[in-house]
Amino acid sequence: MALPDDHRGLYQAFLDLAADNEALLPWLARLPAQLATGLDKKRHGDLSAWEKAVKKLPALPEARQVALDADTVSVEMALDESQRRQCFNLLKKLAPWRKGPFNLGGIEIDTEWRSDWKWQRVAPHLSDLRYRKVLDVGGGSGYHAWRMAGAGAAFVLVIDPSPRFYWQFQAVRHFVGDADGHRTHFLPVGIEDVPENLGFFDTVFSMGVLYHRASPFEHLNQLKAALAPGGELVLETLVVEGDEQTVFVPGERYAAMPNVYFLPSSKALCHWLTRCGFENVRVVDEAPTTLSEQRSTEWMTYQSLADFLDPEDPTRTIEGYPAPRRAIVVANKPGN
Ligand SMILES: Nc1ncnc2c1ncn2[C@@H]1O[C@H](C[S@+](CC[C@H]([NH3+])C(=O)[O-])CC(=O)[O-])[C@@H](O)[C@H]1O
Repeated sequence: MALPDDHRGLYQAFLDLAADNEALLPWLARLPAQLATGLDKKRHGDLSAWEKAVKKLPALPEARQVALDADTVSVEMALDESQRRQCFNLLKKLAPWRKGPFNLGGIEIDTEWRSDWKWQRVAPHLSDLRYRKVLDVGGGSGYHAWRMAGAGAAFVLVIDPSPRFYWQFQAVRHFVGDADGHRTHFLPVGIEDVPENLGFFDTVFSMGVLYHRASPFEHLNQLKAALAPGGELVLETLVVEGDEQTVFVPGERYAAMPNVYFLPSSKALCHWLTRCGFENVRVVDEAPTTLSEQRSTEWMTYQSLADFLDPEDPTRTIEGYPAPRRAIVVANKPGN
């Protein structure tokens, strides 16, 4: 199957990495089919409109100042008023923008989530990302991936099955240009599409994904299989308060979200990771999600956390469950 031109950068990155590490070859062979399936227009009625919006973004001035290591991922460049208006309107077509913030040519994208706050909680606890090959599972629009590249990672791959996030990532890529040395990539697939026992990545992030998985142990084992021996897992998920044996499974919806399954306590999560064979398992952060971290904005005009909490008691969701609380756990796959 031929590769569309747009994916040449991703394909080249895989080729370069596979030259040093044959483990990547089976995945490389599957890329064309995975891209074709992930971006199949039948997956979402708006997919053509998102693609068109990104392709219509105007050619931008070469001179730009790109900050990937700042709370707002930003690209400063001189745009005239008509270019800025055109970009603004096209970027708006990709809304809702959930993960950010970004500033693209002076256009402030104030996203639903202050994803920079999550990064601030995570970053101090990471092994130095310089020279590392990194996988961000369920990486959304790619905001955290740009931060990972900003922290010096050699190769960052976001996998996320959402085609909207894929096109948001490509829109940001248009502004970033090659300022990241093309170290940051996005593949529109889920964790289940990563070849088994890859043993390749130095750091694997899974943030905001575990509670959406009906089989949490399967997810943890998939993350472990993607890691190189000695590699680092960074796991962020919804938790409840309790001991090593506490786990909460909500009904059909949790804070209005469907497909929420297992919410362990952070102690139970550590126990699970140890049972899966991870070492050096530690909770590095745990805190309730605040209404200033997740809220409706001009770029995400739908309901947000405030609408999903009990108006009389913000420590409860509208379903009467404990309000969202998140933990970050770091662990290692045993070395050779
Ligand atoms: N099978 C799957 N495989 C991989 N990703 C999936 C799968 N199913 C859904 N997703 C993706 O997992 C992401 C979960 S959001 C976390 C974003 C970011 N990480 C954050 O920490 O802000 C949740 C949140 O809002 O916290 C979505 O982008 C889904 O498309």
